[in-house]
Amino acid sequence: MTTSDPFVHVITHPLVQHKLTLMRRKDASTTSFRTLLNELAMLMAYEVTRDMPTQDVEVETPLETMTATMIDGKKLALASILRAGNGLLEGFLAVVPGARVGHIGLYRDPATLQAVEYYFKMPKDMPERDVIVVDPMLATGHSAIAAITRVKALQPRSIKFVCLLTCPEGVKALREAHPDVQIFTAAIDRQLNDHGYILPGLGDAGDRIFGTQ
Ligand SMILES: O=P(O)(O)OC[C@H]1O[C@H](OP(=O)(O)OP(=O)(O)O)[C@H](O)[C@@H]1O
Ligand SMILES: O=c1cc[nH]c(=O)[nH]1
Ligand SMILES: [Mg+2]
Repeated sequence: MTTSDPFVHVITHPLVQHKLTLMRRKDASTTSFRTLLNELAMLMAYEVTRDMPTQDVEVETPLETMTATMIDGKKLALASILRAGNGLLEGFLAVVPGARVGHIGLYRDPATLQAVEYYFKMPKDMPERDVIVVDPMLATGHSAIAAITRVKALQPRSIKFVCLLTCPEGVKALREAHPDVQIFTAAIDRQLNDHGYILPGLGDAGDRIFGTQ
């Protein structure tokens, strides 16, 4: 599914779509699921950081001195929604190694599907930072909304949300709760089922990354 909402970015690059398809296969091993997620994270990080701040620096080439461009990576904070968000961290950090990293521990109550917080730790100096919140799945939206609400209270410069997969229900909920937050995803699937799982989806991301099924 595509969208005309300028705050929702579906990354349609063929490499992203190919790797996502491999991850959806129910017989993908834990090793290959994790490897593909890592590769996808790098590709998505490239898209998400397209407008990140840069600075001019002096550099001496073997021939002369010039003014050149570098990113201001230290002003970026990644916020991983545990557990599954950690599956995206390595790939993001490969692309922006200077980023600081926060963790937001949330699990979905299986009965109510509400997000329950068990941990929260973010870097210092948040008002000086742009934040990218990462979680492979945006389903009901409860986890992302709760995480972003907590991050927003620290007044960062900006917040983006990156997931691998979402559905119309999750996009709508997050857009309504946090209309200022841009959403980046590789796909918007058809719908949620009665247990809050994305259809067709890829199953339980946390269990597939960590082999805990
Ligand atoms: O949009 P929602 O309906 O809130 O669902 C999405 C959340 O569900 C999964 O986490 P889960 O609670 O299974 O925890 P885990 O990452 O520790 O497996 C997933 O990683 C998201 O955080
Ligand atoms: O489909 C889903 C929904 C929530 N969390 C997952 O890991 N998968
Ligand atoms: Mg899970």
